Amino acid sequence: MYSRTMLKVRTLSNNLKMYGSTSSNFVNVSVNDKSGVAIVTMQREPVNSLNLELITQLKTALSDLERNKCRGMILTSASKSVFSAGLDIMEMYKPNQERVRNFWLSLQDLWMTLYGCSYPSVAAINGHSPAGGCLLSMSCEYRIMLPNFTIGLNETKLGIIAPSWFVATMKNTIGFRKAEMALTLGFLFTTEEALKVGLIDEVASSKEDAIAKADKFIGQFAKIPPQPRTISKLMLRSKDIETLRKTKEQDLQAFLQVVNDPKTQKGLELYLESLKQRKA
Ligand SMILES: CCCCCC/C=C\CC(=O)SCCNC(=O)CCNC(=O)[C@H](O)C(C)(C)COP(=O)(O)OP(=O)(O)OC[C@H]1O[C@@H](n2cnc3c(N)ncnc32)[C@H](O)[C@@H]1OP(=O)(O)O
Repeated sequence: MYSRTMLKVRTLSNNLKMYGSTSSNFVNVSVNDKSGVAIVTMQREPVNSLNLELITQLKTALSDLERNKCRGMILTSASKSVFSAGLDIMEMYKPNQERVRNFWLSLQDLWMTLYGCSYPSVAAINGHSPAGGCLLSMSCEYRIMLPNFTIGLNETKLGIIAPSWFVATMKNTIGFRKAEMALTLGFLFTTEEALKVGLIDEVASSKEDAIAKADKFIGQFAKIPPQPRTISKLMLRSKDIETLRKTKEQDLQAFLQVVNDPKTQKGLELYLESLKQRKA
């Protein structure tokens, strides 16, 4: 039912050409010919960590869907156990200054595009979804998750601070009190805990079930005129989007200052080592 050909994702934006990246395709878009609903699949093995190229390709895919007036979008992962491991730590560890700057600006752009898209958006969370993975999920309008995985903004546990727009997105999703608890603890919720706290909306038994539930959620909007729908959504979301739009440069400078701090670099180094040691 989902054809892979209706929408072409441009894999090489000017940014990527500038950095001489390969033309690997980290995002697949397939559109259901009947319903007009798109499935956007992240496919950067092994854990869909968000590097510059994946971020740029996601942003391009979402903007293309906007231009093509898609009826709804389901964001999911090609992995069987990870939705997204969040930001690619390698982008922040001993970074090239021009690339890390572009990385952060692209992430800001992706968030503003996803959070403010006019079409209904659903995250089919078919694996772990920490940090930046949680941000992507929360930026959608509805979340369906498979059992036995974890989701949350765990930044404080890594000794870093989630940016204000990550915090705003969580506050808007689960409310002030629960967001405060979750953010200060760097809490990773199990699927069951996430459902209880309202971080996700439904639990699905399989990826297919999650997609079916997502289709059903999006189907509810078939009888709602699109313009009032979008305006209502943006009445709730545009304040935070505008705040970031106006403070993009300040937010970038704050990120660059933190990322270039030797203490942050040491912390990232230790965290990378700990990730590798988990295997040993
Ligand atoms: C510095 C300024 C900060 C500004 C604010 C930043 C805001 C947001 C920050 C983030 O998003 S930071 C990223 C936070 N992410 C995490 O803490 C998740 C870390 N990963 C995991 O917990 C696990 O990998 C997993 C997602 C639960 C999956 O576990 P699994 O057992 O399936 O896979 P692994 O063996 O652990 O990993 C495979 C492979 O991938 C590497 N890797 C994992 N996560 C990342 C990552 N986020 N970035 C880069 N690389 C990652 C991991 O080291 C393994 O590598 P190899 O050993 O195979 O080389």
